Amino acid sequence: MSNIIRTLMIQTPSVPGNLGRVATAIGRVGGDIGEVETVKVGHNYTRRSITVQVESEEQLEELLDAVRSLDGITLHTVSDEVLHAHEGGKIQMKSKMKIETLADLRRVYTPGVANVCMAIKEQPEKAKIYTSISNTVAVVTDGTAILGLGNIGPVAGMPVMEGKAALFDQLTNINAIPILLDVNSPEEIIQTVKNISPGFGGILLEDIGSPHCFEVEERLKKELDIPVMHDDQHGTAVVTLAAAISACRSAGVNLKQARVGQIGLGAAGIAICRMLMAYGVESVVGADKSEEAKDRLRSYGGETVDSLEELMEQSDIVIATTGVPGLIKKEWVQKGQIILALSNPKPEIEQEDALEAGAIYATDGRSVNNVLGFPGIFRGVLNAGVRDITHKMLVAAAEAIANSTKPGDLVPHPLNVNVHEAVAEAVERVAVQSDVKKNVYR
Ligand SMILES: NC(=O)C1=CN([C@@H]2O[C@H](COP(=O)(O)OP(=O)(O)OC[C@H]3O[C@@H](n4cnc5c(N)ncnc54)[C@H](O)[C@@H]3O)[C@@H](O)[C@H]2O)C=CC1
Ligand SMILES: CC(=O)C(=O)O
Ligand SMILES: [Mg+2]
Repeated sequence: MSNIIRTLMIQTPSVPGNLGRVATAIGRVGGDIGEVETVKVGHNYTRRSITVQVESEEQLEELLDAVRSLDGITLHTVSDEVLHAHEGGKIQMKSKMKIETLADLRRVYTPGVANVCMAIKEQPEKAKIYTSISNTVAVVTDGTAILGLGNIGPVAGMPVMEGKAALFDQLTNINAIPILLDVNSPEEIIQTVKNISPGFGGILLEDIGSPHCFEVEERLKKELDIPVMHDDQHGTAVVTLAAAISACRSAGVNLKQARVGQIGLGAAGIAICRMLMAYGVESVVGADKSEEAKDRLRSYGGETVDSLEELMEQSDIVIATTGVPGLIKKEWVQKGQIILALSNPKPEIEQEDALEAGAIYATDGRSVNNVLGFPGIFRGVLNAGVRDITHKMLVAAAEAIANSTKPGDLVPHPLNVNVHEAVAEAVERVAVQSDVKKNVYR
């Protein structure tokens, strides 16, 4: 499986209809058109850069041949903008201070810094004031469940971690530092994270596979005095609950009385079921190819079924987080169903296919994505200075997202900073009212 994005520089005669011919040629071979930018409008010809997405190298070749074969149209270049944008990585550590004179040097570094160290030694709470710790989150992975790509190792997962760090910075002004772990056993992960925790105000666990992710998160939440959250579990559950609330509002369905079917009971799936059940959804049914995963859902009070078709037949809302593209067949979709196929980079069913098959709402993991949750959730708990992220805070985050969603949409735009502010405020409000302890500096 692959997901290839390329940018084509295409020249067409400046006569109406030619862009349409290009779009038709791309569409015929199953290419998905993204951005279209007009680079130059000449008297005789127009040049545009068109971003396309395909699933394989073969499909890309077919697409390029289709464009090249169009009369009067020239394909100038084909570039991989995504790879290019990643050259040198996506994040960097920058000094907030200019260090230009010897006086600056002595203030920032030695000997001046020694007094600051001693002030913190005397009163550890002062680390909040005199260091960046309380605004810094570790994004920790062992590389075992990178998106739906599987166990590809922590280094191959680094672009995802850098992406999360870049989003933390841009959306909520939090410093996030990727931490790649070359260990997989829960005990080793727990000990390593505990050992590095003094430098962080929070820990975001990312793309750590199931079932070991459950023990890792549970233990770290208990044993650390800073907030810890496994994003694939709770970040995803928050945004999924928000999408379910919005879909039900628009469809006039009572979410609590709806039957929800969850396909894939790994990190994301189990957390989504737990979140929905705790929210009051009475009927949650799950399916997974692993018996252990189904046992886990039953242990939380959910029902399970063995066949995906059966689950699809029974459910008003279907959510899928298996990492398996195309797993849901069009013929399984029921009229009026709400379908959230959340696997990345490719969903279990494409939105258009689900809608064509009769779903009233359908979306994928690009839209219903934990990016709408994790930045604001951490901003909220860091602002409140609490040591835990509770279920109540997560529900408040989901409601803030649902309340920021335009009628008819399932979720808001992920880059709307007002949404992240609303999530942060909601989480902070619950955090300061709760009896969760303030975090303690050692
Ligand atoms: N949209 C979003 O914000 C998010 C999407 N995801 C996506 O969800 C997917 C799963 O992620 P995790 O839960 O972290 O992984 P995971 O590895 O913990 O869970 C995957 C589960 O799916 C099950 N599964 C795999 N193939 C199956 C099949 N054919 N039928 C039934 N069950 C099957 C596995 O047994 C496992 O329990 C990934 O593609 C990931 O990209 C995860 C987190 C956030
Ligand atoms: C979005 C995300 O965290 C995932 O697909 O794993
Ligand atoms: Mg993830």
